[in-house]
Amino acid sequence: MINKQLMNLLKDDKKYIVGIVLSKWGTLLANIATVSILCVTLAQYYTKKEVSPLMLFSFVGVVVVSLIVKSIANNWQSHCTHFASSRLRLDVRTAVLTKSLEVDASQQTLNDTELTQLSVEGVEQLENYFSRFIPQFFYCLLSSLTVFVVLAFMYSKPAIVLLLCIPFIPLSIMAIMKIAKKILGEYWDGYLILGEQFYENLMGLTTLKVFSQDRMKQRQMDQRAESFRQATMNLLKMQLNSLIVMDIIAYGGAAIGIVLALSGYVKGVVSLPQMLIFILLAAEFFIPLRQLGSFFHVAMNGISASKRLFDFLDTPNSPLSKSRDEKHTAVPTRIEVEQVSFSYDDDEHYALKKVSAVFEKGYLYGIIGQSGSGKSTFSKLLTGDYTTPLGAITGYDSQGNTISLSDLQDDIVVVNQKSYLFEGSIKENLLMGRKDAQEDELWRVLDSVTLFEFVRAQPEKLDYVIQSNGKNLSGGQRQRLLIARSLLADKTIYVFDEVTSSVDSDSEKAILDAVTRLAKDKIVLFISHRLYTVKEMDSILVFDNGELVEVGTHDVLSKQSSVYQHFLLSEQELLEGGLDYNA
Ligand SMILES: Nc1ncnc2c1ncn2[C@@H]1O[C@H](COP(=O)(O)OP(=O)(O)OP(=O)(O)O)[C@@H](O)[C@H]1O
Repeated sequence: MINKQLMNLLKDDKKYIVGIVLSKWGTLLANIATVSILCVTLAQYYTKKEVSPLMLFSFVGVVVVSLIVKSIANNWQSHCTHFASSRLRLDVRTAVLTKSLEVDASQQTLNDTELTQLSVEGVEQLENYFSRFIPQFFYCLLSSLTVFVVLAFMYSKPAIVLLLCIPFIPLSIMAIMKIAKKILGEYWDGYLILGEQFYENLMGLTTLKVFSQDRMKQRQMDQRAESFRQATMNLLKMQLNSLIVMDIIAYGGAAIGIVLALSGYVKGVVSLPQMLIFILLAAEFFIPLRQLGSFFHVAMNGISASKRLFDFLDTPNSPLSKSRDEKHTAVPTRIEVEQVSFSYDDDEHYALKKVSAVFEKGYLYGIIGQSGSGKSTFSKLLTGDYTTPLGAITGYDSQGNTISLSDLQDDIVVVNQKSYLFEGSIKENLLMGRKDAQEDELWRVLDSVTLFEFVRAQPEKLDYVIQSNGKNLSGGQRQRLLIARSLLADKTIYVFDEVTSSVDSDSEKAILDAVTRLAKDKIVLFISHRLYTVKEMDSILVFDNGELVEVGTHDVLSKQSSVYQHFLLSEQELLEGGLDYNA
C-alpha cells in the first residue's frame, strides 16, 4: 500500500504529511471532547431533568475550544496539503522534463504525447496519493488507536470487538488492489492511446481532409473512445463495488459496537453517558478507515500512472548527458570521426557503416547522398540525439587537446526540418539563440539571411508576431529566420540538415550565401540531397547506403568518383539540363 519509490519522491516534504496527520488528529480530539461533554450533559439532563450551571459552562467552554481547535487544524491541514502537493507536482514534472533531455532518443520508452499526458494528468493523480491517501493511512492508525483507548477505558469488551473488525478493511483494500491493477492498467493504456491518436489526427487533419480520410479516422477515434469509456466504466464499477464492501464492514462493525454498548447499559455494566459516548464514537472508529478506502481508489490511479513515470525516470541516461552546470572552455577547431557505425534497431541493418571523416574550422562541408543513405543519422550522432558504442567522435582545440563528444555538443547548433519557431515576436524567437543579444545584432543576423527588408516593412518591426512554427511566414522566410536564430547563437559547429529542401530559389541563394560566410571561422556541415547546392563547398562527403564512399571537391569527385558521377547524371536528367554543373 505504501510505495517506497513514491515515498522517496517526497524528500524533505514528509513534514507536510506529518502536519496533515497531526491536524486531522487535532480535529478528532476536538470531536471526542465535544461528543463526551454533550453525552455527559444529556445524561445529566435525562436523569436530573436539569443542567447545572457548572455543566452548562463546561459544555459551552468545551464546544468553543473544540471549534477553535478544529478551525486551526483545518487551516493548517489545507496549508500542508497545498505545500505537499504543489512541491510534489513541480518536483515530478521537473524530473520528467530533465530526464527527457538526458535520455538517448533510441531509449525513449514514451513518446511526446504520452509524456505530456503523464506529466499533466498522471502527476495530478499522483498528488492525490500524497495529499490524501498517505496522510489518511497514517491518520487511520492514530485515530483507531486513540478512539480505541477512549472506548476501552469505558467498556473494553465491545471496544475489542471493534478493534477486531478493523483489519477487514485493509484486507479488503489489498484484495481489491489485485483486481484493480489490471483494470487500471487497461484504463491508462486506453487513455494514453486515445490521447496519442487524437493528437496525431489533429496534426494531420489537413492531410486527412485532402485524401477524404477524415471520416474513417473519426470512426476509428469513436471506437477508441468507446473502449476507453468502457475501461472507465469498469474502473468506476470496481470502485463502487469495493466501496459497498467497505461500507458493510465499517457500518456493520459500528452497529455491532452499538448493540454491545446498549446491552452493556441494559445489564448495568456501563453508565448512560458512557453508553451514549460509545454509540457516537463507534462510528468515528470506522469513518477514517472508510475514507481511506475511497481515497485508495483515487490513489490507485496515481500509483498506476506513477509506474509508467518511474519506468521512464529509470531509463538509463545517454552516456553523453551531463550536468548543466558543467561547462567546458576549450574551443573546438577540429572534429575527428573514426569508424563510426550505427543501427537503429540493434539488428543487422546498419544505417551507418564504419564512417571516418575529419572536419576543420574555416571549412564548409557538403554532405550528400541518396535518400536513406545515412546523412541525417550521421548528423544525429554528432548532435547527440543518438549514441553509438561503435567508433568514436572526438573534438580537438587549436592546441591539439581533446574535447569529448558531450563537451563538443555544447558548441554545436543544428538547424533541420524539426527546428521550431514559437508563437511570439520575431525578437523573442531570435533571442532564444542568445538572450543578451542587442537589437543591432538582431538586425545584422536578419540582414545576413536577407530578411532585413521583410522585417523592416512590418509596422511592428522586430515585434511582428509570428504564429506557432511560423505559420504566417513563407517556407523560405521561416527557414531563413531559423538560420538567423542559429547565427545569433554564435556556436563553433553548425549542422544544417536539408535547410533548402523546400524553399524558393531566392531563399536558397540567401541561405547558401549566409552559410558560406559563416564557414569562414566555423566548422559548418551542410546536408543536402541536391548536389548543386554543395557544388561550391570546400569538401563534399558522399554517402551511399550508410557508407561514406567519397570525399573531395566537386572538380575532383566529378572526374574520379563513379558514385558522384552517377548522382550528378541522375540529377542533371531530373532537372532536364536546367543547370550546367561544369560551367
Ligand atoms: N528513427 C529511425 N528508426 C529506424 N530507422 C531509421 C530511423 N531514421 C532513419 N532510419 C533508417 O536509417 C537509414 C538512414 O536514414 P537517414 O535519415 O539517415 O537517411 P538520409 O540520407 O538522411 O535520408 P533523407 O535524404 O531522405 O533524409 C534509412 O534506412 C532509414 O530508414
